[in-house]
Amino acid sequence: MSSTWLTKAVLQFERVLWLVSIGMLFVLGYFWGVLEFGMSHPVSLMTSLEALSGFEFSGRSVHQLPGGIWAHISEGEVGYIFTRTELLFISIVTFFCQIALAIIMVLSLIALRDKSYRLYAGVALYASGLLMVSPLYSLYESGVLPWWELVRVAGALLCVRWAAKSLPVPQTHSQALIVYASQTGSAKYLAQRLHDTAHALMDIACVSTLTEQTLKRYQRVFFVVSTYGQGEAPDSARRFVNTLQGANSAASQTQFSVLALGDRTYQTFCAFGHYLSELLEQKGYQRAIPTTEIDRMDPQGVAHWWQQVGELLGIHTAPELFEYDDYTVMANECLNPEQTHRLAHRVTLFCANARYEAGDLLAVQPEQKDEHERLYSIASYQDNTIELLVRQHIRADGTIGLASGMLSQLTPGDRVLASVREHTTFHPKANVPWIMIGAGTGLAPFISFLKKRQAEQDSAPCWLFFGEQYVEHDAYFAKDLTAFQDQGILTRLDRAWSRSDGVYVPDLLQQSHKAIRQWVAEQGAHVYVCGSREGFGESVLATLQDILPEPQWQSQLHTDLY
Ligand SMILES: Cc1cc2nc3c(=O)[nH]c(=O)nc-3n(C[C@H](O)[C@H](O)[C@H](O)COP(=O)(O)O)c2cc1C
Repeated sequence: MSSTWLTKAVLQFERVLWLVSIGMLFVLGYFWGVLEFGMSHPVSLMTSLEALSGFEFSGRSVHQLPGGIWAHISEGEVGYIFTRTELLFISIVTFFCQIALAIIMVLSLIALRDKSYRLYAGVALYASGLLMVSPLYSLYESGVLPWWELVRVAGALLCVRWAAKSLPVPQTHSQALIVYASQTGSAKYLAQRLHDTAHALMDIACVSTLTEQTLKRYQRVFFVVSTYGQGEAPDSARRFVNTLQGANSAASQTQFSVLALGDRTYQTFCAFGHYLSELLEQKGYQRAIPTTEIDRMDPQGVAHWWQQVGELLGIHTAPELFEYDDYTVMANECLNPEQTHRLAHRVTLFCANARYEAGDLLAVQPEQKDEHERLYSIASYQDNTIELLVRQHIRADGTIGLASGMLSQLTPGDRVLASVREHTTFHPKANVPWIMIGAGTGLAPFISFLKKRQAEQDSAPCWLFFGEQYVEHDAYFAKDLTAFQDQGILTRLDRAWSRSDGVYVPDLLQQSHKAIRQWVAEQGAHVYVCGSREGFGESVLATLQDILPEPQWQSQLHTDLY
């Protein structure tokens, strides 16, 4: 179709016809007496109908009764009765519906000239004609059955729906699309970096907005996806995967490739990336480049895949994938110096560009450039300044972990390369109670959550469960937590000291199961769990599964387990 305004208008026909039908059925409902809105109109007995002013409407006499009431009176029987306001409202709805139908009819007539829009425009013309005459017909003709009108309107709309499938899919300018499916932000970050280097040639989208139609619109689609849980899809990809599973298999021109992000320490390494790749192939899409596995954001693996993408697109730019900002160390305090191992450090960093939300992560680049970055939960809530709770990681052979070793030995004035990673599924929901469950360094995001509550003066209750080994050594952020309690921000604090008291977080959850259930089911509390996956995460989730009702388990539980 030559003119774009007409194309845009035609694509809106179906939506408008639905709105008009709703308007028309509303008006008809009024006339049929289905919709009454509990109005009663007391009418005093009249001596003579002729004395009342009235007019003829489709062969019936309509009279104005005292009190601004309009009634249709036929052979001595009173028909529909409306107040003046109701009559005005009905007239306005009818007027706009009829105007919209008239516009669709005119545009359909113009669109009929174009072959690819002919079927759709023809059906839309028929449907709008039917919708235009149908209510009038049922008013003028007595004895028209309401259900028959409903059948006709529904039939017309179904025909339009069916004909919409014949519409050509609008062409986009870009031939390629990069799609990300991310849980903690790495896949999104990476997709954005890659897109930056080729933005003129490709579009970018989150998998949550992706439909099969969009997929088919592009010549090439590149997926950057992570794997979660036990080899599962990130939350944002679930809807798209369900749609794709239910779709028919049909040969498609669209080529694809999957960059599968994962972590080799999981048995289900990159499982979702592989699953998506096979599913796409099953449904008829063409695999252009083999699925590429990336272990903990290995930059060389990503660069290799991107080079192959570049060859397909005819570009030769080597992207600077990981752009880190320079962070300056402001403070570094050991929180449990009496401990002989498992030292925990509160590290404060400054960067003028740092912007983040409570729940976000900081990716830190170890000193050795070719090493993978490490992710840490942010414990602060003020832009520019980032606080981390870092546990010095001791490997099985007794050596200290690269990133945690580097961070814990920093002194004020030192520099680190780091960059914020958005963690949208762990952003806390405002104005609802929170139950925060953390262990060890998993306390960090909850300090940020509580600071957010403080800054926003949000008075919804907060409950924190925290687990560590020794009450005398490991009560991190104790002063901050006491201050939050004194200010009424932290409503309940339950701590489990496994080595001091032999109590674990799941024991505390079990003891308070009634209150937790009540907070979640009745007060709408959201539950956030952060800490190590093995041991803590698994046991907490198993306990919560017994406590939380099924619907809330899906919608009100958020995890950040590492
Ligand atoms: C709770 C959790 C579960 C994970 N499960 C897997 C897994 O089963 N297989 C895998 O290869 N990687 C797994 N990973 C690693 C992530 O896929 C990897 O860190 C990825 O880079 C994260 O990308 P994202 O930030 O875009 O979500 C898991 C990570 C977390 C935190």
